[in-house]
Amino acid sequence: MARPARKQLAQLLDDTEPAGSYSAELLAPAHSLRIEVADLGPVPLPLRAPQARKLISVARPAMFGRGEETLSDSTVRDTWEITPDQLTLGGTDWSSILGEALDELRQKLGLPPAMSLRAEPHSLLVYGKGQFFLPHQDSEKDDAMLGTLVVSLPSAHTGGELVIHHGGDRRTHHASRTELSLVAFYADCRHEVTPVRSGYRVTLTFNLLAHGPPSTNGSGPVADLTRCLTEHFTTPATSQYESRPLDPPNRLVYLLDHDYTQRGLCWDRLKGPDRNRAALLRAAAEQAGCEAVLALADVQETWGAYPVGDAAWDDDHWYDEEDEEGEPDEDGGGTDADGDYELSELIDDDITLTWLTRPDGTQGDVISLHVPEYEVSATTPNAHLEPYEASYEGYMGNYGNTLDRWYHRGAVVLWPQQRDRAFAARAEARPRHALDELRALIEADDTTRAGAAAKSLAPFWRTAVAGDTETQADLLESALAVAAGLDSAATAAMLLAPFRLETLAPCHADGLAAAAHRHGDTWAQSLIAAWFGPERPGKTDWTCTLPELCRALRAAGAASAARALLDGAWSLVRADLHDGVELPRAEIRRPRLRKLGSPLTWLFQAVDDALRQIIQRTLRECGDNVLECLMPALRSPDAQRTAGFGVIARDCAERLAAIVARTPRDPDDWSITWSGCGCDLCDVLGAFLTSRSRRIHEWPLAKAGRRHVHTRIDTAALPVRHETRRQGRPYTLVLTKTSELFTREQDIQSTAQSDLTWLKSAWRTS
Ligand SMILES: O=C(O)CCC(=O)C(=O)O
Ligand SMILES: [Fe+2]
Repeated sequence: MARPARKQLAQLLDDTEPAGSYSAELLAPAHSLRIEVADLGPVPLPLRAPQARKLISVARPAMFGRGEETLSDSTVRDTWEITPDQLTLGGTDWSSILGEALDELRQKLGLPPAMSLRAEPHSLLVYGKGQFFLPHQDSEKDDAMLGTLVVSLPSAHTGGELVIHHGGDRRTHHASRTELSLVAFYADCRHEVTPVRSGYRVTLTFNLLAHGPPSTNGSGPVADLTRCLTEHFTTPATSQYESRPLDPPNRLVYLLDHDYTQRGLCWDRLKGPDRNRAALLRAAAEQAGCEAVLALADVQETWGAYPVGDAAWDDDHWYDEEDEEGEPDEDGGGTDADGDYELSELIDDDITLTWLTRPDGTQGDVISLHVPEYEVSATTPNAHLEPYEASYEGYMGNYGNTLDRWYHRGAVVLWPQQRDRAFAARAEARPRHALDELRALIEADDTTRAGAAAKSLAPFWRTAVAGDTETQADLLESALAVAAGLDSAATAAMLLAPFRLETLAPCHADGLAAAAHRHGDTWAQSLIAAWFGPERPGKTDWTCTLPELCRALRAAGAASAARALLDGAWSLVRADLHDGVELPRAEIRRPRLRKLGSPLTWLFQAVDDALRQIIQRTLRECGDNVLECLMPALRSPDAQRTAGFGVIARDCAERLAAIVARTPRDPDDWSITWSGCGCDLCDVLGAFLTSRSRRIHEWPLAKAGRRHVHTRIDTAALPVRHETRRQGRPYTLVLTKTSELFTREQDIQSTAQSDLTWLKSAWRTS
C-alpha cells in the first residue's frame, strides 16, 4: 500500500531540514570583555581564586524558579549570584564582538539571517568547590525569549561542566582556562551544571531574545507538500483500530520538535528546524487552500519495556555521562535516553491538543482535543525527543512491563479552507466559537449557510460539548439561540441533545421557549425526552431549579416544555420512591427516602394542578414506608408554603391514625408474613415463618441450602436468627424468631403516634 500522504509530508520536511542545532558554542578572546562589579571594581581575566572569593563576598545564594515561585534550595541549585544591577559590562570592542558572536550563534542554531539575536544580562554566577545546578529548564521570562547564552569566564577549575540535553542527546561544555566560552541553547533544553571539583567556575548568563521579520514563504518543495496536503484531505482515512475506511480527515496535525510556552508560540519565533518546516507548511497550506495555525500538543506514549541490568540513576552520574550514550534507533527499539530500559514495541500513543492559536496568530485558546493517529504527522518520532516525564510500571496484565513517556510538542494544525470543512475543524476544537459564528450567520439572515455549517457539527458535537456543567452552561445559551434560528428541526435537536439536565437553569427558559416556538411542541417534547434518556443525571439534586425554570417557561409561553420537564422529573423521582419503599432494611431505606423529600417538594412547587393530583394519588397508593419520605418533607421549612402539601399532610394523618389503631400483636403470636422464591426450601421456611406457635426450627441442611436460606432471611431483614450447628452430616441450621418481631411493630406504632400528634398541631389535620 502507498505510504499515506501525511507520512510522505513528514519525510519531505526531513529532507529540507537546515543544519540547525539545539545548542552552539564558540570562543572569544578574554581581553574583549571588561567586567566591573559594584563595590569591587574591575574583574581581571583570567580569573584567580582570590578574585573569585571577592566576588562571593558581594554575591548572594542564587534562587531558582519553579512555576510561579522563586525558591532557594541548595539541594537543587548551589551557587553564588551577582545581579545585573551590580554589573557593568564593557570593553572597547565588546559590543561588536558580542554582535558578531550572536550572529554566528544564530546561524549555528538554524535561525534565518533576517533574524537578529540580542543578549540581555541575567546574572553573574560563581560556583565554588562542590557547587552545582541540577538539570532544569529556564523559564521564558519574555515573549521574545528564545533561549539562554552562558558566557564562561576563563578560570582554572575541574568539574563544573555545562551539560545540555535535547531529544535524547546531550552535549558537555568545558570552560576554557584562557578564553571566554560562549554557549547558546534553546529555552526548551534541559541543562545542568555538574559539581565543581576544584577551583572556581564563573559565568555570565544572558536571556537570548530574537527580533526580526516573520519568515513568510518557505523555499523548497512547497509543490510536493501541497500535493501531500491535497491528498491527505481527499483520501478516506484508515485507522489501525477500524477496518472500514473513514471519511477523509478534516485536519492534519504536524508535530514540531521543540516545546513552546503559550506566549512564546508564534510563527516568527519557532526554534531550530521547526522554523523552516512550519514556513514550508504554511506556504503549502496557502497553495492547497488550507488554514494553518499553531498549537501545543500533549503526547503520551506507552512502550513495552524492561530494565537493562541495574543501571539505575545514581550519585555518580555527574562524572560518567560520556559512558551513557543511549541512542534510540529508527523503529523506536534500543535503549531509552536514560539507558535504563530496553523498549520493545509501542503499545499505545495518545495526542491531545491543549492550546490553539487563532488563524490571525494573535491569541490562542485553551482546548482539549484528542487527535486520532490518522491525522498526525511528525518528522521526528517522539522516541527521538526527550520526554518531560517517564514512568515505569512493573508487570501490567496483558502487556508485561510498560514505560509511559510524556512529551510537550509544538504543532502546526492545518485544515481545508473549504467553508464547511474549515468550520467543522475549528468547531471541534472550539465549540464556543462555532456557536458564535453560527449566531452571526443567523443574525445576518444567512440561514442556508448556518444550516449547512451547523449540520457539519453532527459527527463530533456530542464529544465536543461533553464537558463539565460549567463548560456546558457557557454554551447552552448560544446553542439555544442558534437552534431557534435554524430552519431544520433535526439539526436544532442535534445541537441541543448533548446538553445535560443539570446545565439547564432558569436563565435558559427564554431560549428554550424560543426554540420550542420555532420547531413546535412535539419537537421540544422529544428533545426533553432525549435529556431524560440514558445520559440523564444519576441524582435528582438538579430538580431544585424546576420551580423557577417552569415558572419562567410558562411566562414565555412554553407551558408544554415545562410539562415535559416535570413529567420527566416526576418519573425519575417516582422510580426512586418505588425502589426506596421496597427496601427491607430500615437503615438503608430511611436515609434514601428522607433524601427524596427535597426533590418532591421542588416538584410540588413547580407542577400544575393536573400533575399535582397525579402525584398525590401515586403517593397515596404507596406502602406505609412512604411516610419516611413524606414526614421529613412536611417538616422542612418550605413545606407550609408548598401548594398541595396540605393534602399530603391530611393523607399522612389518615395513614398514621390507621397504624396507631392497629391491635397490637398477641404475645403468643409468632407468625411472620413472608413469601419466598417458590422453591422447596422456601416452602419449608415459609411454613415455619407463618406459624403462630413455632419459634425455633432445626433443619439438617447441606451448605448450598443453608446459604439460600441465609440469603432469604437477610435480604428480607426478617427478625430471625440463623446459626449453624456443626455436628453430624449435614450440619444443622437452627432458625430462631427473635423478640424484634414485637419491638419493631411497637416502635412503628409509637413513632406513628408522635408523628400524628405533631401533624395535628403543625398542620391542623383532624
Ligand atoms: O552557570 C551556568 O552555566 C548555567 C546557569 C543556569 O543554568 C541558569 O542560571 O539558569
Ligand atoms: Fe539555566
